[in-house]
Amino acid sequence: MATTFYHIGFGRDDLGERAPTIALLSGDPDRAKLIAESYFSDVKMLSEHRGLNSYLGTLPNGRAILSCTSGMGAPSMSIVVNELVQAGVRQIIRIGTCGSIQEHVLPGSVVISRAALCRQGAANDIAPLEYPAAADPFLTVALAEAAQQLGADYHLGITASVDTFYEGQERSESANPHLLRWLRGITEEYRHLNVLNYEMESGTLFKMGGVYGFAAACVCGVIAQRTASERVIFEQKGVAVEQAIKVALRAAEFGPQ
Ligand SMILES: O=P(O)(O)O[C@H]1O[C@H](CO)[C@@H](O)[C@H]1O
Ligand SMILES: O=c1cc[nH]c(=O)[nH]1
Repeated sequence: MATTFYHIGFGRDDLGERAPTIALLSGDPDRAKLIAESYFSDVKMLSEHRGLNSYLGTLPNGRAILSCTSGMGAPSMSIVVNELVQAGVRQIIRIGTCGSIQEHVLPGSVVISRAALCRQGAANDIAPLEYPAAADPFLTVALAEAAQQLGADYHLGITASVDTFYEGQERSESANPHLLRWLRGITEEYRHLNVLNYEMESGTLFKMGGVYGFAAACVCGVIAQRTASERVIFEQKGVAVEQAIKVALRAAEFGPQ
């Protein structure tokens, strides 16, 4: 009997004879759609159930590929990734957005995560706290090589992957008037620990890769500069996301298969 996975809204049987083994995973459903419509050929919409938009397509070299949506945060991402792996996916590249916490990591650039400081509750349901949140080395090198070949402004390093956009990333300009004491000063502490950026999915994704046995990697466009302000810099978002997409697509095409 054909299985349609409950959340992603499709199953192996929807993927055809040359079922893809790689998925590009965006937090934002519009990004997943844009990637498929702008960069894939033979695009097929698989599902837009719950806003978890997923598309099947082909890269210029003929490789079958998925562009899927994780939603925001590790709990939603973990559900999508679990079902994608059940559907046969063996490589996942997260294409995200992030906030820089280093002076030299500028808005518009991209960060490729080689590992994550994982401060995420969902990850604790999957592996012990001390389990490494390490990206797949081969896919990560492929991202770095792609960035270099494209002449992208990129940084390779450690990402802080946390559960909340406001409190967890030490934002005080929010509805919450009381930032917990243990979070006050945490961004500066991470800066001194050579963490490059904040985002909200890679840590759990990397642990899932280790436990489930798939290759996980992450490239994020920088859309906030937390050394200067808490705000998202909309003027830099287009270029940041475009660079991240192009880097991921090149790695998917020319990296490990
Ligand atoms: O742009 P996406 O992929 O959603 O990634 C980042 O943006 C969201 C927060 O604004 C979080 O999901 C964070 O990880
Ligand atoms: O500052 C930011 C920007 C995007 N995504 C995040 O998680 N943080």
